[in-house]
Amino acid sequence: MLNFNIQPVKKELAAEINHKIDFKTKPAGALGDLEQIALKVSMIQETLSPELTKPHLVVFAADHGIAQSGVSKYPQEVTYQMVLNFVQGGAAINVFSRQHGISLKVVDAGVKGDFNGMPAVIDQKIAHGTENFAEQPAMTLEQAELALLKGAELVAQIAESGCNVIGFGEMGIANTSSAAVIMHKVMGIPLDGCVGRGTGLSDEQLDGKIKILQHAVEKYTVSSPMEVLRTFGGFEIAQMTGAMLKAAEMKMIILIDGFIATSALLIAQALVHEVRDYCLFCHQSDESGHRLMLDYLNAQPILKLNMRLGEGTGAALAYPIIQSAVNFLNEMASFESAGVSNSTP
Ligand SMILES: Cc1cc2ncn([C@H]3O[C@H](COP(=O)(O)O)[C@@H](O)[C@H]3O)c2cc1C
Ligand SMILES: O=C(O)c1cccnc1
Repeated sequence: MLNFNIQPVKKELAAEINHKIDFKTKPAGALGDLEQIALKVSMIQETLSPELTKPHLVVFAADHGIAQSGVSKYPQEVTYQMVLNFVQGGAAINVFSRQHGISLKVVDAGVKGDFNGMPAVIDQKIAHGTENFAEQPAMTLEQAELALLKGAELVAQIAESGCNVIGFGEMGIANTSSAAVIMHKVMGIPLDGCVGRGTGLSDEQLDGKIKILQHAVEKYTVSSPMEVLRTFGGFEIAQMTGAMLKAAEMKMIILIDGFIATSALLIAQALVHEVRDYCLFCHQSDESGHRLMLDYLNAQPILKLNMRLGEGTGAALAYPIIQSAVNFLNEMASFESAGVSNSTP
């Protein structure tokens, strides 16, 4: 099993950073959540003058055997087609990444079709999709471990290029089913509170999805995070988990997107608790279980735009807000330097 050496974020600098924030030329607390974001980024980077360099977003794509049980509104082929769309620049995540100067990388973590050496698709394929966990475990333990490793190695490589802020997105038809079951197993709450409409199931279809997943879950008695991941996960979820753990080990700022990315974090946190310290929660998804996941993680999302897309879109949209938080801390005048009197702090 891979070992990740993640240091807890040190709290020692917090008083000094808060002093810097409080002495900016504004009423105390007036920059609201931006102040919390600035504090967090500063603590992760252990500096009073944080910097965001070479932001990246990595989209991991993979197919899911459970799609064959009819749990998604869309056919499995859409995963492959969307990867082509990502490399052609036409998906929502392309638009938002371009807009905010974020480098986008697209990874084949286990899509059913082949991309035949297309240079824009990073080949980290574990297999041509997972098995259907309604019948057998989605993957072997070896495959799950290899997926963690591949996700981690890619992040190490990206960090070497000078990146210190990284978000993760995913594409994989039926992956809200994997994410919901992971949530159920890790958080220990009833499955029906974890399962949502995904790509837009009707009430009747949602009932069917819950029944299929309930039946599948009853087949197994797994509890360790790696067993949960390999039994119900997907190759993109597993690679995101490894990627998050590596990013935390390298003290990068991790941008957490929606329901599926957060399910990867649930596994990552169960493996190494300190990974949570490095995360900024970018958007609360409309997928019904996401609010409960965020509560479990004691997380405040930066945005709530009623999106339910994934791909890392929430992370890309929150990025300029995080930039603004860093910029106010670095560029605003302070009462101390501006000669303006300040009675509050
Ligand atoms: C065209 C299209 C683009 C997407 N981009 C992200 N997803 C999202 O929807 C899927 C999960 O929902 P479910 O579990 O219901 O299949 C994932 O691929 C997710 O990233 C998409 C889905 C579709 C159809
Ligand atoms: O929040 C997400 O990540 C999400 C929700 C629904 C469908 N796809 C992704």
